[in-house]
Amino acid sequence: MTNTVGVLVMSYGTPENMESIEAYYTHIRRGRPPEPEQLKELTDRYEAIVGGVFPLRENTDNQVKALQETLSKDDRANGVEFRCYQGLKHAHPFIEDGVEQMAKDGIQTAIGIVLAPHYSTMSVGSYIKRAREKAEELGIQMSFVESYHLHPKLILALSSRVSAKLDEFEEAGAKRGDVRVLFSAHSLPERIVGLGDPYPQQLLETSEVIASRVGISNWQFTWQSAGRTAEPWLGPDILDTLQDLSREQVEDVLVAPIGFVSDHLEVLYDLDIEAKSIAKEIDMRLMRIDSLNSDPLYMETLSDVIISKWQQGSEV
Ligand SMILES: CC1=C(CCC(=O)O)c2cc3nc(cc4[nH]c(cc5[nH]c(cc1n2)c(C)c5CCC(=O)O)c(CCC(=O)O)c4C)C(CCC(=O)O)=C3C
Ligand SMILES: [Fe+2]
Repeated sequence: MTNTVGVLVMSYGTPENMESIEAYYTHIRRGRPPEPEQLKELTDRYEAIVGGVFPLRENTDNQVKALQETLSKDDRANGVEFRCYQGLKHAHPFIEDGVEQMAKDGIQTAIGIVLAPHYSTMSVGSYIKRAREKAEELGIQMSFVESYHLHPKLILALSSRVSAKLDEFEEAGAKRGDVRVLFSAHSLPERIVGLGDPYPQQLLETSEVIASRVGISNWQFTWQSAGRTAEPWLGPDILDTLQDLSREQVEDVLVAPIGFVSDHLEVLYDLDIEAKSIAKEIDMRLMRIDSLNSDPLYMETLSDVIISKWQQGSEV
């Protein structure tokens, strides 16, 4: 058993079926059930994406499986068996369930990682807090990867996607340099800035490095998918950005949602349905880069940072 290291792979989670949307939403709202209109609105959004399926579940399952295979092939793992467990923030199996399963399997040492490259106390930080508390309770020695937003393989995977879509714009008759590239990520409440949170800065760093690698200067960063709460969220929101760009006579826009690694609601609805319908109204050509999902370069990014983290821990 001493040579087995647990890997807790954490992700946001999505409902299991239409009936469990309410429980899921209630969990996101820390136990407060949503108002009927809010529930209907979220249900409608799920129904609008590919006929009411929940793609994030399959995508996360596939990512965990692909990561397991990648870790098993990694030469640097020599003699150590990394065993992946899934832990979701708002759905089954919950983060705590994943840690418990590791304990049942006799795991004594584990690494935790979140399927989101950028650190924020409100996102990745809260996943880590929950996993750490459970691991302490069960006596598992656990350390965590906090971010990997500049990993060369992640940057390469994202840059190739941006390049590929710029090629498509060119084939469709646009001038490459005229395409405005919008890097985007999930907004968070504005108060994180006052708390010195690294999230906005890390997102800008990823954007800058991709832009320089692809050789583009016509780009900007914008937020998306802000929560529906009373407090102010980080802006500008992508829907406002599109309106601003239209006033600037920008006709071609490529969105690169670098804060997300899978196809799910925030990409398939917020960008592919909502943002694209605004773009259509204002006569703008809008495309989006493909999501990473189980791209081997993304899997190698995860495998690399997990093994480095484990090596740091075993040197002491
Ligand atoms: C930073 C961040 C990420 C990226 C990093 C990460 O991946 O962790 C992310 C991803 C996701 N967010 C998702 C879905 C939702 N997020 C909501 C609400 C919220 N998100 C927040 C933050 C984030 N969310 C916050 C601060 C709230 C307010 C409530 C709270 O303080 O927690 C709501 C409630 C309704 C609404 O506001 O829209 C839903 C339905 C899905 C799954 C979609 C699917 O099922 O396919 C994914 C991948
Ligand atoms: Fe969210």
